[in-house]
Amino acid sequence: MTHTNPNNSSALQSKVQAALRVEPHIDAAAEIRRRVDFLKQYALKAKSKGYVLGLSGGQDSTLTGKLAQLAVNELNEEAGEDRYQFIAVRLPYGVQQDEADAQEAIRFIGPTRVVTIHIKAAVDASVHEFMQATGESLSDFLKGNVKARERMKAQYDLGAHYGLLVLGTDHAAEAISGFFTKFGDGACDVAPIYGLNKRQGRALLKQLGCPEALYLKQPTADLEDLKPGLPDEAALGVTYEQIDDYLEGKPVAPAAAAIIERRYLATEHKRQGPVTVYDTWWTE
Ligand SMILES: Nc1ncnc2c1ncn2[C@@H]1O[C@H](COP(=O)(O)OP(=O)(O)OC[C@H]2O[C@@H]([n+]3cccc(C(=O)O)c3)[C@H](O)[C@@H]2O)[C@@H](O)[C@H]1O
Ligand SMILES: Nc1ncnc2c1ncn2[C@@H]1O[C@H](COP(=O)(O)OP(=O)(O)OP(=O)(O)O)[C@@H](O)[C@H]1O
Ligand SMILES: [Mg+2]
Repeated sequence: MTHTNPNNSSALQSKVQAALRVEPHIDAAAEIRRRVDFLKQYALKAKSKGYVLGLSGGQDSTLTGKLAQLAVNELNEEAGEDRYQFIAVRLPYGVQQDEADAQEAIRFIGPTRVVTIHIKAAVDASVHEFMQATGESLSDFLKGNVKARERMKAQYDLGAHYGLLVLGTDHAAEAISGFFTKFGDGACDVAPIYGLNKRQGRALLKQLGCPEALYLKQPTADLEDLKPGLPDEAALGVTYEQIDDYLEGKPVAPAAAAIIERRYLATEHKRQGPVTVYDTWWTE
């Protein structure tokens, strides 16, 4: 028996799909061209010298980084000199279990420059000062958000110092559940893969000739000391296949649709700017 989501044609599913800009069918080559052109045009308009992004070895930063490097290469060719750069920054907390994937992503992208900033000392200092000040310990989960915000700070330091804009990896399959740290990995200047779902991101990487292992690997936020490499799908309680289907307007099992919709509605504050007296979205 096929279980279909009673909401699959619901107003909410259509509203989410439209709000997050998901197209059920894409042409991978055309999407790559469009997003590389966007990165080129925006760098020129902002008078920026290029882009910086944290590379984890995961799918999203591999795709975003590759698009950025392609944009920078074309800008340099058109300028007739090496005026623009893409800095890929490694931001490990201690030793990263999938460091080999990060190195493979770097080989695939060929960044202008690779920098490593270790975040452990800063994160541990923050957590320690919190305990000194309050007499209480931050949970392992909240410490995960400290890591994401420390990574954000390091990328903004590099961006400000070298005249680069900070890239983010937000996309529809992440935005829908608010599965990012507010003002951590959620903070950026430009979000080149916005509007794509997870399988569309994979299709772009395949088109770009990325090693299969990098786009078939299990997505992980990898933020918790006590749950290293925790798959996003285990944390979310739904699979990316289900999220992607939902975003493409396809039928989804009712239990999965309910989880997705509950998360979407609870995290609207993460997809908006800070709430002000002029906002009404929270009253709806
Ligand atoms: N209604 C509301 N209106 C306005 N603001 C509201 C609010 N409710 C909470 N907030 C604020 O938001 C804060 C909670 O948001 P936040 O700090 O983001 O924390 P939170 O959403 O609780 O946690 C972040 C989640 O994203 C996941 N994550 C993070 C980073 C990367 C990735 C990845 O996939 O790579 C995943 C992480 O595993 C965790 O499940 C609250 O402390 C409060 O300040
Ligand atoms: N260890 C790390 N080193 C550098 N950047 C990181 C690291 N961990 C996370 N980031 C940054 O935070 C972003 C959010 O992480 P997220 O897990 O959503 O993406 P990803 O790791 O690129 O892909 P995936 O979702 O497939 O794991 C990354 O895209 C990257 O820019
Ligand atoms: Mg990851």
